[in-house]
Amino acid sequence: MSRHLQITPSILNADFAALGAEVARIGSADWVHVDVMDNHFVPNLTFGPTMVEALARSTRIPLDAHLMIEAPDRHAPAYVEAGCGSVTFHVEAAKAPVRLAREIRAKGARASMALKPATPIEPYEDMLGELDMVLLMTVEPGFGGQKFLDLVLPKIRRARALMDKHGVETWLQVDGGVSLETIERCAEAGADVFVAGSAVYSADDPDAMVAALRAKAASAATA
Ligand SMILES: O=C(CO)[C@@H](O)[C@H](O)COP(=O)(O)O
Ligand SMILES: [Fe+2]
Repeated sequence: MSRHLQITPSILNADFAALGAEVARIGSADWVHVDVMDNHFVPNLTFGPTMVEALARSTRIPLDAHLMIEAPDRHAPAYVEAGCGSVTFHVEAAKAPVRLAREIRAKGARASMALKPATPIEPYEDMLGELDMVLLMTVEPGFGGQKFLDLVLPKIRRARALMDKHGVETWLQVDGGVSLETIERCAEAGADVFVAGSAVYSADDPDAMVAALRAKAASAATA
C-alpha cells in the first residue's frame, strides 16, 4: 500500500526567542510539531496554549501539538482552540481516551494518541478507528537530542499490521531520535509521519534537511 509520507519538524531545539523566524526556516514541512511539557508528566517545561496560539497565527503550516502533560482530558481542548490542526495526548495520562479523542475531533482537529516506548499498542486495537494518528515515541519523552530506541521498531511493525487489518486511515507517527541515520528503519517498519527536532534545527539549512529526510523515507518505504 502506498503511503503519504510527512515530515514534521519539532521546534523543541529551535531558538525559543525567535520562534516565528525559526518556523519560517522550514517552509516545506508538512506540519510544525510543538512539544508541550508541564514538568509533571515529563521532567521538563516548555509552553502553553497562549504561546501556541501566537505561533499558529505566525505561520500557514499547520501545528501538530504533542501534549506531554498530566491532565490531557482537561487541557487538550485548549490546543484545538489555540489553532492546532492535530492534537496528540498520551494514553498513559488520559483518563478517558475514547471520550477525549471524540472531543478533539468534535472541536475540529485531528485526534492523536501517543505511547511511550514501553507501552504496548495491542490493548488499543479496538480504538484505532477513533484516532487520526498514533504517535509511537522512539525515545523516552521529555527532551530533544536523545538516541533513537531500536527496540520500538517491532511495535511500529505491529501497529502498522493492526491498522492494515482494520483498514483504518490512521497515520503512524514516530518521534524521538529521527535523523538521516534512523528514518529509513522507521519507514521500512511502516511509519508515515516523522518528527525530527535536533536533526532539522542543528542543520545549516533546516529546510534542505526536511527534503533530505523526506527523500530517505520515500526510498525506504518503496524498497
Ligand atoms: O517529544 C519529543 C521529546 O519528548 C520530541 O518531539 C523531540 O523533541 C524530538 O527531538 P529529537 O529527538 O528529534 O531531537
Ligand atoms: Fe514530540
